[in-house]
Amino acid sequence: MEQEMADIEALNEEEPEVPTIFKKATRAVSLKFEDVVYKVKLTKAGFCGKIVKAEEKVILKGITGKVLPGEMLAMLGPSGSGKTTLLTALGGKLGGLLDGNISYNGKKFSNSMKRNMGFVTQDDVLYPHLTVTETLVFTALLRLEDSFTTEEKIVHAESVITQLGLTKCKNSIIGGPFLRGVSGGERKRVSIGQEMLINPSLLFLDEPTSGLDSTTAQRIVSNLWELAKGGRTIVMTIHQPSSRLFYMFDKVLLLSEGSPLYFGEGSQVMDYFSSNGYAPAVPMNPADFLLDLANGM
Ligand SMILES: Nc1ncnc2c1ncn2[C@@H]1O[C@H](COP(=O)(O)OP(=O)(O)OP(=O)(O)O)[C@@H](O)[C@H]1O
Repeated sequence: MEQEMADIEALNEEEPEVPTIFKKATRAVSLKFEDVVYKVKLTKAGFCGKIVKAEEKVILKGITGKVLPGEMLAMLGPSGSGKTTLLTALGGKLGGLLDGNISYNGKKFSNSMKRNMGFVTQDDVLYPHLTVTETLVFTALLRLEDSFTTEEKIVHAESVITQLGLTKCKNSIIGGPFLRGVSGGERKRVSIGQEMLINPSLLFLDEPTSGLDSTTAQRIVSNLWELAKGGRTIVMTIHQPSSRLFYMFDKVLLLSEGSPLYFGEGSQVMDYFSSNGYAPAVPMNPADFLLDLANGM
């Protein structure tokens, strides 16, 4: 018995310490956006491809909001309402006819802010033949600064695997359409992990739960909630979160055809609409109710 206890103690002592990467955000970011307007020029080609008409389409029609460190913002709205366009604009990735003010700790977008940001796109771009560990170690070797040794970079990658609950599949290949690999939820967590390696204080995610069952979606949003509570600012688009997911969001932005219908505390949204005469006739998931409203139903 004594020997057993000594072995357990020895094991605990050998447990490697989780690197600082997941402990706290190092450079907290307050994101503020005011009256964001985005337009595109649509051209119509006539005979022989000659442009006969160019018209302007307004995609974002004056959107304002603020997200603080420790908060998670969900952008909701029907398909085509402008969620991805706004996310891309906030992530500093949208050029062209963009108006309004977007600031990060009161400053404009800069390269140093870019290095403090992560962006997880809807379509994960991963190598199908690499395993989860190989993918994250490869990314760590490429993206972490040279001030880290190779061993430290590998420890970071392993820590991301543990923190995102990928230990069980760490030796499985990613896979693709013709190659069976990890599940959709695991794949999404690998994509999030790739961004987490640089420990960004501001993280954008486009539809991180799309195509996943509600338990897997819950797990991913819980991971993101934990990251937010470490002082990070998290902004995501999401289609139809379940009720329990919905209440994890500190702030909600509801869009309809590029216009904001609501921006504020997630916990206040139902009261806001019911005080304006819009309340569901039967108890329902707030996200479904908001989507019905944004669809004009
Ligand atoms: N560069 C562009 N040229 C023309 N139309 C555009 C352009 N960018 C976006 N749009 C249009 O703007 C609208 C909003 O697109 P966006 O992708 O932001 O919507 P979304 O809310 O993210 O939709 P989904 O939920 O289906 O992903 C759509 O009607 C889209 O076709």
